[in-house]
Amino acid sequence: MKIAVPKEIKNHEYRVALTPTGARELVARGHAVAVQAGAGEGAGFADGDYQAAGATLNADVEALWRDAELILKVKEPQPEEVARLTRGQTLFTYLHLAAEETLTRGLMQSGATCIAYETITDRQGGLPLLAPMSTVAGRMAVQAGAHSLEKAQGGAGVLLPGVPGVAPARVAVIGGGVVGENAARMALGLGAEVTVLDKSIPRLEVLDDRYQGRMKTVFSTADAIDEAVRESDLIVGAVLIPGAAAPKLITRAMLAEMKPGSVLVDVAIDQGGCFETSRPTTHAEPTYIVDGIVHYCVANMPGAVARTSTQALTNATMPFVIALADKGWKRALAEDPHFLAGLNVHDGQVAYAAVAEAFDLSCADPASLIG
Ligand SMILES: NC(=O)C1=CN([C@@H]2O[C@H](COP(=O)(O)OP(=O)(O)OC[C@H]3O[C@@H](n4cnc5c(N)ncnc54)[C@H](O)[C@@H]3O)[C@@H](O)[C@H]2O)C=CC1
Ligand SMILES: CC(=O)C(=O)O
Ligand SMILES: [Mg+2]
Repeated sequence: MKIAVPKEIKNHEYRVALTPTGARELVARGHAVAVQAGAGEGAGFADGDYQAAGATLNADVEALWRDAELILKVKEPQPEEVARLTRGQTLFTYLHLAAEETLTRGLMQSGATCIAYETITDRQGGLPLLAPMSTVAGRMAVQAGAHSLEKAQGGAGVLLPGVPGVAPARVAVIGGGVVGENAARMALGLGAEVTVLDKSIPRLEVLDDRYQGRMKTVFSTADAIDEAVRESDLIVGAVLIPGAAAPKLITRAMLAEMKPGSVLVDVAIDQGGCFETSRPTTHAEPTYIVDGIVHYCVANMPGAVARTSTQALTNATMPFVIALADKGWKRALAEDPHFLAGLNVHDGQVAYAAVAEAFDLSCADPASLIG
């Protein structure tokens, strides 16, 4: 199969969808891998490393896309990339479509088959291609929050661990999944007082057991969120309803209840964000202030630690990439219902219910598309 790996073009996105190690595996299986010149640079992989792995380099981005059967990316395609996609091609990347109507319609118009990393499932009920980046983003969320609490960033001037004689900061994490657990773990490690809110009792049980009561676990209700809003110095938004737009759990009116200079880190921003006042920001300008509250809403947080993230992401994507390349999308998805859950758009139709619902579109039955 002809496989293309373009250089990512989103703001400060330094990850790449395939490492030279991955390229070598695909080439060994008889596939032709074309990598855009410079694609791996930001993650520390030189063009020569890809050539040594048997990939070809292509500096002509239009030709790279045109000649490909399978396109591997990290972030959702930007408008100029959507324009390059054509019917018959398969795109494998993060898509987050429920937050992006224009992108959804653009992908439908392209006629291409678009498979999203973030909706692929596993036997344990997890999201195996979202989890590695959620681990990174969860860990980064507390770094970003701690920095945002500094006065120079508009924060209240609070140090997360406090010092002897001065109480530590209070951190609330809404959503105790992969992002939430990793954020809570970092905040605990820094000495903050940590509360995790989740709607899933089994998930709260896991956290309670794993951390032996060192973090408070609270069932997520409107009252519990009100309390977190009043008491926290830093709130991390980490909820997810797979594939769907995030619920707005903190409204603008609630910001008035927060301590001035408190910080909201909305990791769920890639699904539209879970705070009413969230809007996507970039690593170039990660924060803004609304009603005295600092907001950090970077939609591609792991891109900033591209070396770690690229390795973690490609470790997880590689078996799926190999299946797509060896079998073609239809057979690869037909043989694995968890992989089939990644199908979001095919030949002009949305094939993921939560995305169709978000935009009032009809939804094709994915099983009927692979028959
Ligand atoms: N901004 C960025 O760079 C990145 C963003 N993300 C995003 O972070 C979000 C969280 O991802 P994961 O932790 O992997 O998901 P997950 O599925 O592991 O965890 C989500 C948790 O939210 C809980 N939840 C759902 N509704 C809730 C509510 N109303 N109140 C409290 N909890 C609620 C669920 O029970 C679940 O435990 C996703 O939107 C994901 O796309 C992930 C990686 C990078
Ligand atoms: C999950 C995601 O959107 C990211 O890693 O950028
Ligand atoms: Mg995004």
